[in-house]
Order: sequence, then structure tokens, then C-alpha cells
Amino acid sequence: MILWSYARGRPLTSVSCHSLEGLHELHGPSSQALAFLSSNSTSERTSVLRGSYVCGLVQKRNDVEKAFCAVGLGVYGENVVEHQSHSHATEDKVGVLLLNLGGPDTLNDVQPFLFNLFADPDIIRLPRLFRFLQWPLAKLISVLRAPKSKEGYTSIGGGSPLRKITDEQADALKMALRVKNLTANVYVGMRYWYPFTEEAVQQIKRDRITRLVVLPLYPQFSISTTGSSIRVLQSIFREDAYLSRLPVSIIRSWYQREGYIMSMADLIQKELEKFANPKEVMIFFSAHGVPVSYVENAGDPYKDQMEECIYLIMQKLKEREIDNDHTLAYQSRVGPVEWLKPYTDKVLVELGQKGVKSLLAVPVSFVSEHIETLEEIDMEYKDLALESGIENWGRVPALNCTSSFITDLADAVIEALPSASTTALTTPSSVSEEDDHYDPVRYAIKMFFGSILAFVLLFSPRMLLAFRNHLF
Ligand SMILES: C=CC1=C(C)c2cc3[nH]c(cc4nc(cc5[nH]c(cc1n2)c(C)c5CCC(=O)O)C(CCC(=O)O)=C4C)c(C)c3C=C
Ligand SMILES: [Fe+2]
Repeated sequence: MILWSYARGRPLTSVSCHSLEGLHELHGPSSQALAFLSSNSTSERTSVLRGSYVCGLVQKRNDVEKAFCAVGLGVYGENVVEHQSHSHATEDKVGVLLLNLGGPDTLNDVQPFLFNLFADPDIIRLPRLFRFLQWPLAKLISVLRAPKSKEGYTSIGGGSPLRKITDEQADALKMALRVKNLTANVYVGMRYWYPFTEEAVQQIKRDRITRLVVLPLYPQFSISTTGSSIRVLQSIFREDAYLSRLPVSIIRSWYQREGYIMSMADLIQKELEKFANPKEVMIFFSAHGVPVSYVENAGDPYKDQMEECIYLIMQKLKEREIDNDHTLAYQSRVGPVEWLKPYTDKVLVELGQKGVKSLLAVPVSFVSEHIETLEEIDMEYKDLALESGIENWGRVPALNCTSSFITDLADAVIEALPSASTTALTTPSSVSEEDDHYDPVRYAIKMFFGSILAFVLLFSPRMLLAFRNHLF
């Protein structure tokens, strides 16, 4: 009786065509989608179909539950509750989806990872008219940048530690939620490498999750990070009958949370104590940059949130009588456009020249160790600082699985759960929708003309200068 309304759901097309950005590289979820489509495994297909079927029951229960939440009767401690619907018992299954950037696991992954990154219209924002250049440009830039990136990844052990750390954070969060009486499955969905967001979402469907909290692992919101991941989720959810009925709550930013600010202050305080004269240490916040146009033209709140975040951390330190000088600069710029200033490398040199002798670097835009902490800060910036006259160098570790931080994330999830709604991911996205629909003929035409234009662009004086200065 319920099956009829969901049998027309489109489980076989539920992997978003947006993810086809990696198709011609045969990397990423789209290749898995193809494998799935061509698979003889009826059991896998059936399980997806069954997920859609169950959705009929789940939806009825969720409507009831939303009504309960609306009058304040949501109870976290007993989330595994049996609800009766048409004499079927439906389990309330909470899921948490951690969103992250992803990183190459091996050196062979570097170029395709970079391709996925530069193919993202939230990373290289081309005017609408030139959007057909996205993939050819991504291909060119990724091939040209790969050798430099590979050097970086070689120096930190041959790959990114992001997957391992994010998996550990997911496990720690699951445990922290359990301690707080919430049983939840925690999933990891990466934007540019495995496990891709699309894979995580397929697992969420298979597990028949009935309420989902989406938690990007970026404290501050940027169009290029959280915004991009949410756009992918929107395109997947809108096309899928089951997912479009799944109540979701998105935590868009959380830099202002007391637990996060306290955890950061704890780490800074601990590192300061390692200096011979802690009071004389300059606290140097280094955030990943974004192009200025994101903030000034596209309304990215990233810079404002970053500045407020630094203010809150410094306030917390002041409460502990720690009143050191501090500054904020932006690192990791890529390409020929203007990025948020001041630039980390320039400020380090200036501080050395001004006579600053002790400096504590604090990576602040990301919560795991990654190439830009382990290579850029620990190696490049440290060398630059020491060459510029700074004598005592320290670096605050990333939060990784710091227990106070994970506990706070668990609180954030619990607080977000009651506002889960079916509209969170189904409202239209502001970024190009045309990329979301894969058509092989359009793709071939785009690639052909795009490649020609990309070559012309690539050899323009501005681009040549950018490559000469190693900005790509
Ligand atoms: C809040 C964090 C980040 C923002 C904002 C961000 C914007 C952004 N990044 C690039 C280009 C690259 N980023 C790369 C790696 C990378 N970026 C972040 C975080 C943010 N990026 C992380 C955590 C990582 C590391 C992943 C890992 O493997 O450990 C890379 C690849 C590495 C390299 O070649 O240097 C590029 C390229 C742009 C263009 C951008 C904003 C538009
Ligand atoms: Fe980045």
C-alpha cells in the first residue's frame, strides 16, 4: 500500500550527477554510481529500494515527531524509540554527517584530488558565461600544480592524514554522544576525495536513518568549504525521494561555541607555557585564506567570522590573565587573484624585522592536522620566521580528538537535532545548477571548446605570471 508511492522514487539515479565532475577521471562516487548501475547485484539495488519503501513509514513517524518537537517534547536520551505506524514499528535512527575537505591518501591521488578541487565552481568561481571552462581549466591546473603539491605531500609522509583523523573524530563523537545518551551513527563525507559525500549519503540511506544532523568540520562558514559541501548535499537530496523527506539539521558554523573557544584557549595556554618567557610571545593566528572577491562580491561571511572567532579566543585568554599581543594573517593562497590580507608569509617577515623574538603560530580555520599545518606552517613558515629574526618558534596543534572539543561537538549535535526539518536541504542552491546534470554530448562540446579557451587563458600574461611565481 505504501510501496506504490515510493516505487517511483529514483533510487537508481540517486547518486547526484553533480558528482560526475570526477567521472572522466574515473575517480570518485560517480564511478561507483556507474558500477552500481551496471552491477548484477540485485541485493544492493533491492536494499536501496527497500530504503525508499521504508521511507514511507518513516515519513509518517517523522511528521508525528516534528509535532512533538514543536511543543518541546523531543527527548534526546531515548532516541531509539519504537513508533507505531499502521501497526508497523519504525525505529528512530539518528545520523550525524561530518563534512570535510578530504585529501589524497597517496601521491598517485594528488592530481585527481586537485582536479576534483579545481572543478568545484565554489573553488574556481567563473562567470556564468565561462562556466563551461571549469573542467578543462581544472584539468590543466591540476596537472600543472600536481608536482608542487606532491612535494608537499611527500614531505609529510606521502599523503594527507585527513581521512584517518576525521575517522577518529567520527568515532570519538559517536562515543561522546553515547555518553550523553544519544545513540547515533556518525558518517564521514569528504568533498574532494574518499570517502566522498555521495558515498556517505548512500550509506545513510542503506542504514535507514530517520533524522540527520549535518556537521561541517569547519568552525567558520565559507562559500568555498561548508558552502560547497552543502551545495553538493542539496543536489543529492533534491533528486532523491527518500532523502528529500529526511528531516535534516545543518550546523553551518560553530566558531562561537563556548566549548570550541575554551578548547582553543586551552591549547594556546599550554603551548605558551613551553616558552621561556610566555608573556613576550606574539600569538600569531594563521587562517586559510579565500579570494577577496568571495567576501566583497559574493558575501562570504568567512572573514567576519574569523575575526570574531579570534576576538572570542583572546577574550577567553584574558579571563585567564593571558594578555599577549596577537595578530591574524591568511595563508595558502592559490592563483593570480587577490586573497584576504595580510598574507602570513609577509607578516612573519615584518614581525621578524620589527624585533619580535618569540612567536606562537595558531592554525585556526581547520580542526585537524593537514598539509597546511604540517608542511606550510611547520616547515615553510617556520624557516621563514627563523630567517627573519624570530628566535623562538612554537605551533599550537590542531584540535583533532581533544576531548573537550569532541564533547562540545556532541552538544552541538544534540542542540541541533530538534530543528531537523525536511526543508533544510531542499531549498534551491544559488550556484549554477547546470553543472548538476550530466549530458555526454554537452560534456564533449564543453570539453572541446573549453580546452581551446583554457589554453588561450592559460598562456595569458596573468596566468603565466602566476605559474612563474608558483601561485598555482
Ligand atoms: C577553512 C579551510 C579552507 C578554506 C577556506 C579553503 C579554501 C580554498 N582552498 C583552495 C585550494 C587548495 N586547498 C588545498 C588543500 C586544503 N585546503 C584546506 C582547507 C581550506 N581551503 C585543507 C584542510 C586542505 C588540505 C587537505 C589535505 O590534503 O590535508 C589544496 C591542495 C593542497 C595544495 O596543493 O596546496 C589546494 C590547491 C582554494 C583555491 C580555496 C578557496 C577558494
Ligand atoms: Fe584549501
